[in-house]
Amino acid sequence: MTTSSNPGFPPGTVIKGKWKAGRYMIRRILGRGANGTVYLVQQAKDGRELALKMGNDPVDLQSEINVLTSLQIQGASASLLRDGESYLLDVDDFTAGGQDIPFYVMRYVRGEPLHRYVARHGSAGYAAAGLQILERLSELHQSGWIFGDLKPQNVLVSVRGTAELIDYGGVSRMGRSVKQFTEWYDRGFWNAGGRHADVQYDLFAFALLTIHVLESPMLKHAASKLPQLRNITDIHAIIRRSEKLKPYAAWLNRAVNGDFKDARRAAESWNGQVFTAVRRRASQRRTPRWLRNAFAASLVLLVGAVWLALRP
Ligand SMILES: Nc1ncnc2c1ncn2[C@@H]1O[C@H](COP(=O)(O)OP(=O)(O)OP(=O)(O)O)[C@@H](O)[C@H]1O
Repeated sequence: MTTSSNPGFPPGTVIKGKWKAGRYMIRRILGRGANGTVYLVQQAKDGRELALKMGNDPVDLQSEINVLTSLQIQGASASLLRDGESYLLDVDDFTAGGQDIPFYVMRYVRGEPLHRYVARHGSAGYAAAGLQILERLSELHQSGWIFGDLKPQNVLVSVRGTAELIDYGGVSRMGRSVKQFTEWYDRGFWNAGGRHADVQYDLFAFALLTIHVLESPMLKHAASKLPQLRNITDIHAIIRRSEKLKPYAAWLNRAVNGDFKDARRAAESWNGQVFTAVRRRASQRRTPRWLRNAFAASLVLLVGAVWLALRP
């Protein structure tokens, strides 16, 4: 079995499904997490690139597969479909060293993790990607599921700026307990509410994700406090003090307080307020004030010079 303590399977290894005989050649490791290793593979029958996940724990992997299967049966989330094709493409076991290793194959999402994308594209890039993340969450919520473990590594953004959620291991039924979370984005970590799977849990996580990718040092500092001292006022203080978060401030305060009724309304508000404010700010930034003033002054001089030249 591939665990975090061993290097996994090398490129060139052919993973052959025991029951359905699908064949996939490993090209490279795409990433590894607490739950498993994800490989970029090439499907033997048509050379197509796909992502294949082997779990560290078969029970956890099976629960992830169950969630994906339910979502697909429900026709749940549009984010799981591309051109009508499912996200989950194959589920099988691979026999290696006398052991059966469960795996599943999914669509390969081309893109870079959100934090890296934002490092290159700034606040304007984030505002656009953020809107899509909210739309993906809204689709999931409408089908009765909560994403749960929202974090920068679980959002991949393509070169065209399309944001997709990956890693459905934390997806929980609405009303149940959140089964997987990451501290900084977790409502419980900030003593700001429980870990029950509700719409506001995901929106809180999304707000903290926003603060993290745009204002990481302040969040890091607040998160280092003793658990009993961490609270929602720390988050509001960051939102108030941060220059970078200014266009997002009103939206973030509402999300942190759990004031949005649902993700659709949160997305509409993002589209109406945040998106517009960030774009306005970006266009102002592109033309610095000194340059605008200098342009106005030179225009006045030019008009004066023309007037002098044409004077009878
Ligand atoms: N469908 C995919 N397409 C492209 N890359 C992927 C895909 N699924 C996963 N990855 C890559 O593999 C990494 C690990 O995958 P995943 O998040 O599913 O593992 P995990 O063990 O559940 O992680 P975690 O510890 O964060 O829960 C991701 O961060 C991502 O870089």
